[in-house]
Order: sequence, then structure tokens, then C-alpha cells
Amino acid sequence: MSHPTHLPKAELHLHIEGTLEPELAFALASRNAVVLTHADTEALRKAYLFADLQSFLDLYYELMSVLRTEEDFEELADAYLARAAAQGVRHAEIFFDPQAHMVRGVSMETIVMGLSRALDRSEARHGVSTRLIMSFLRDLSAESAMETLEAAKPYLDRIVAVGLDSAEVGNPPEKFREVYESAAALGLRLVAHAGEEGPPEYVWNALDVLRVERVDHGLRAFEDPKLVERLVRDRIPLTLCPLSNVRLRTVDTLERHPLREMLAAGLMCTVNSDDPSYFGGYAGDNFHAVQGALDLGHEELRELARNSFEAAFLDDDEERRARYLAEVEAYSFD
Ligand SMILES: Nc1ncnc2[nH]cnc12
Ligand SMILES: [Zn+2]
Repeated sequence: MSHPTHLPKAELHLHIEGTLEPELAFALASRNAVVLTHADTEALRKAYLFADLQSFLDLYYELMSVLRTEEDFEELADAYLARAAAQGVRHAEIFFDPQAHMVRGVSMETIVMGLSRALDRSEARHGVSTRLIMSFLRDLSAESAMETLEAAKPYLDRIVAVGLDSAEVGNPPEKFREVYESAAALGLRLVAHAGEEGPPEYVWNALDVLRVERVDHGLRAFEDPKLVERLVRDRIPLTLCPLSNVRLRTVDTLERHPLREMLAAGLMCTVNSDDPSYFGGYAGDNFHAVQGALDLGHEELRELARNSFEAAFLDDDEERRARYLAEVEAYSFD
């Protein structure tokens, strides 16, 4: 089908817990005898009106409490991969938040092995290659992050990178300097959320203190011309999430999203879905929405798709990257 929704792309900013659809949440709640505060899926969907990042996070953490067993994590990931594949995603780099589950007594093994069950057969079943990114919760302590890194050591062959998410303002990158140094020493790649709600200074410090290779969101970097110059010079990928930005009110409307200007400034932008169950769309929906709202041309859409594969952690499989890039060039919009 010829539609930007189906343009071949890599998804580089996707929280697996943010793919939990209301129907699956209630099914898992029932299976695991977890009581949710919302009566049914309809009541839950009505709660998806957020004032800011924190109001979303409150619901996100509550709802993910239904995830308990390997099967739960497997089902969650498999459902996401099926949806992603239907929207042109050929490669997905998937965040998970172990601390949010470990506080409830769910082990790192349950989380990683459960997700891996779905990821390991994703290529055969969905035609989507995958990577896992372990994300630290920045509103918890650096000590907690370090313990989480320690707990992940037996599973490092399944984890490509570490990330940093949750409540940004007041939890700057430099809080996690040592954790990132340890992660790098273990051979993990480094990314971090920065400049979603936080100021450009947080993006500078993600680059200069944490030494990240990609910036998740990076939206507010556009306020600082010197920072833009740096990001362009070093070709640092930004994993933008347009529908998320509208729902969490970091931009007023999609029409006012700076994506088009950011591309024109030479920034290496990618388009992703963040928490698609909560924000009204998967990766292809985000492409479709920005095309309509910002009147992006086919060349800009192709550039976004190309960027996603160039920014992907596929350095161990350049043949695959080349194949995906060729699919982008061969895609016909009409
Ligand atoms: N958009 C987002 N920002 C920060 N932390 C998150 N965790 C899940 N989605 C997030
Ligand atoms: Zn995110």
C-alpha cells in the first residue's frame, strides 16, 4: 500500500510498557488478580487526557502493575510487534523500565526472558528485527540505577544499550554520570531522554556528561542555536515523538511542531511513537499525522525513514542496514 504509514522504518523510541492497550491491561489484571482503579476499558480510555509528563506517568506506572509473569511480558511484546509490522516498522529498539517492575517483586529474569520470548521469534513471525534498551528511572536514585545495572549483568547479551526516562525536570543527566560510565565499560551503547520537558542544558549534559550517542526527544534543543550547531556537526540522532508531544502538551498542536524546521536546520530527526497506546498512534500513525499537519513532502518522509535506519544500533549487521535502506529508496508513495 502506498501511504507514509507503511514506509519502511525503524522505531527507536518505544517504551514496551507504553504499548499496553486497555483490553490487554484488563485481561492481565483479571489473570493476575490485580485490581485497577478504572472500572473498564471505556473508563480507562477517558483517563487518557494528560496535562503534562507527570500526569501521564502516574497512569503509566499504575497500569503496568498488571505485568507479572514471563507470559505477560511475552504477550505485551508480541502484540506490539504485530502492530508495528503492520505500520512498516522493520526494526524496533525497545525500551523497558525494569525498576518499575522490580519494586513489585518481578525479577529482571522474568522481564528480560519474557520480552525475549517474543523478540526472539519476531523476525520469523513479524519480519521485524529487534534490540532491547534498558532504561533507568531518573526520579529514583543513582544507587538504584547502579543496582539495576548489576542485576542486568547476566542478560547483557540481550541488551544493546541503556537509557534514562521518567520525570525529567529536577533529575538532570549528571545525576547518572557514574552509572553511564559503568554501562559504557560493560560495552553498552548510551542514549537518554533529554529536552522533552527539561531545558537545553539537559541535552548538553546528556552529550557531554553522559556521552550519549542518541538523544531521546531532544525537542527543546531547538531553543539553543549553539546546541543545534553541535547536534548537526556531530550528526546526533534525535528520536522525536510528535503525537506524544501533543498529548503531553510540550507542543500546542501538531501543526506547530518544529519537526519541519528541525529537518531544514540539518538535524538528524527520526519519528517514533513513545507510548502508542496512550498517545493515539503507533509509528506509522505518527508519520501519517506529521505528513498531514506539517505538509511534509515525500523526500522529507524518506529522509526520516533513512535517518531511522542510519541511527539504529545495527553496527553488527551492516548488511541488514543496507537492505533496509534500499527498501526506503524503493518505496513508492503513489
Ligand atoms: N515520554 C516519556 N518521557 C519520559 N519517561 C517516559 N516513560 C515512558 N514514556 C516516557
Ligand atoms: Zn520516551
